Amino acid sequence: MTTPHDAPTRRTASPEAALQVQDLGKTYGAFRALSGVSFEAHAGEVFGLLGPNGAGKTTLLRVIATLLHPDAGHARLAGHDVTREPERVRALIGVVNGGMGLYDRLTGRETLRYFAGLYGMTRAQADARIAALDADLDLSGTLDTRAGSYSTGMRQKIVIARAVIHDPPVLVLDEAASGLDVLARRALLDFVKAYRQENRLVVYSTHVMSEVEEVCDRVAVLERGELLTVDTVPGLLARTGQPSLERAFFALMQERALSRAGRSA
Ligand SMILES: Nc1ncnc2c1ncn2[C@@H]1O[C@H](COP(=O)(O)OP(=O)(O)OP(=O)(O)O)[C@@H](O)[C@H]1O
Repeated sequence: MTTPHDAPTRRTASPEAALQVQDLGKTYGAFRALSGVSFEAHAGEVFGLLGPNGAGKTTLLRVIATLLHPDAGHARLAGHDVTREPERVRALIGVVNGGMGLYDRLTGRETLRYFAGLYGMTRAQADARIAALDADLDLSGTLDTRAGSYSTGMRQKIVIARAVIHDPPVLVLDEAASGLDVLARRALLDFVKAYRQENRLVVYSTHVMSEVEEVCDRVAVLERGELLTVDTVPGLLARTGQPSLERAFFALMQERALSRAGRSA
């Protein structure tokens, strides 16, 4: 198993880039997608979200990203309530989800300058940031080419660069590596590991256990809208007595199914 990488170098208790989720609930009509979810994620860590299909991961991330209103509880980003202060929160967060929507007629540079402008950045600030992101993500081949001709990996690089153009202290990735080839996935994982270094938080949702093992400092396990546990990967292995995260995850799901069966018997 790949062990979690080096500890973050500059973790502090600073609330500026932390995420606090308290008793969060969300229903779609009569269906309860999230119920009583509480956790804290800290600046300087990659915080994983793991759960089977329909567990509520995307719903949780959409609430955090101010795209959905919760019906119960709170989520706060750097102390700002996602429901009451959505504008403040949006300035502090970058989001990469399944959609890779880009304007096909714009080059990568035009796309990034456009989004930088939306965040109130000057052209000089935008260009300096684009140069920095080019160094971090290797945007060569994308900056001066129209998005319509991009490969999936090229699209994803510009989507990620777009999400962090304003250098947000919190980056949320929902299944961001799906569909990427080995090289593009490697570039993404390296970027995620580097991003948390400057006291930033990355929330990383995936189905892929090896990604969690490699990049996540801690992981929250969701099932049917409820939070089962938050732990490190070694902590989950120790707790379940399993040799791999996949087996540990399976054991947690089985335990949960047994407890549900016991309750309904
Ligand atoms: N707009 C919606 N209307 C009704 N139900 C929804 C809506 N969005 C999600 N759901 C339901 O809420 C539950 C949680 O969905 P969500 O997408 O948050 O889970 P997930 O953990 O991200 O799943 P996956 O891993 O399959 O992407 C699912 O049962 C889903 O069918």
